[in-house]
Amino acid sequence: MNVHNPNFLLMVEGLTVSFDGFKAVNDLSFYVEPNECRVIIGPNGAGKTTVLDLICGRTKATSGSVNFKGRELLSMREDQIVHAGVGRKFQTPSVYEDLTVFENLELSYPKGHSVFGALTFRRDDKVKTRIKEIAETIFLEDLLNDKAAYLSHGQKQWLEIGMLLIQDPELLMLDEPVAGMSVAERKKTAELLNRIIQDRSVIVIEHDMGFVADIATRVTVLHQGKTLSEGSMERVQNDPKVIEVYLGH
Ligand SMILES: Nc1ncnc2c1ncn2[C@@H]1O[C@H](COP(=O)(O)OP(=O)(O)OP(=O)(O)O)[C@@H](O)[C@H]1O
Repeated sequence: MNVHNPNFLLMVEGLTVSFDGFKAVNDLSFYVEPNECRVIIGPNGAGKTTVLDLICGRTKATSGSVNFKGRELLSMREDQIVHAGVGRKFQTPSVYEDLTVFENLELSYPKGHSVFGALTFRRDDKVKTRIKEIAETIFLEDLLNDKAAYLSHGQKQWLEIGMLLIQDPELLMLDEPVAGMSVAERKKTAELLNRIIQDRSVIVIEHDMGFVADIATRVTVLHQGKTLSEGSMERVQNDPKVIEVYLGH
């Protein structure tokens, strides 16, 4: 039986996955507070993406526990985990290129139970208002009627974040959201993340240390599937173990 500790939105404990005997994630524990932006950094192959795959149910864990608001995610299917309030964005944007920004957001609006007659109008109005709010948050309010195909790479990334935000997840997980973005787009993405953690927690995998400094509440450094160091950006940057792994001495 999982108990919800209100100090933490997410409690990862003893998380392990073994691929043919190789432990890509090895007895990993970490705790994410509400309204926290946790950044996971680490060398290639450290297990960062696999951690997100385990939390969202894409990869099945060998052992451990992932407790989200008192619910054990490891025994749930991917769609149940989304429904429980966990959104996940993968590295490459997957928006519908032939649809407009508005239509992409509309498609992602959570489908409720069937709605009839006059209620349909009220619901449509509510959906439109919500889409406009989200479009403002992701800097695309002036492009609602443009096809996604015409957006820049960065704008597509924002649109995909918007498609997750419209489902109002309490935990949002992003895999390298600023890869391929311009400096100006990176700054705006940091602004976006700092704004959205007012209402939720975010876990981000990132390599760009300037961006990490702009967004992180706390940083977890992963190495060989385990936590090498954890804490503020300043703390992990000055941790001799981290310096050793990154400089390879
Ligand atoms: N399905 C799988 N089967 C076998 N091995 C896997 C599988 N998924 C990941 N691995 C291995 O697990 C290790 C961790 O991979 P992962 O992609 O999580 O690392 P990462 O820290 O995200 O790396 P990068 O920064 O390069 O994206 C790697 O050695 C990878 O080859």
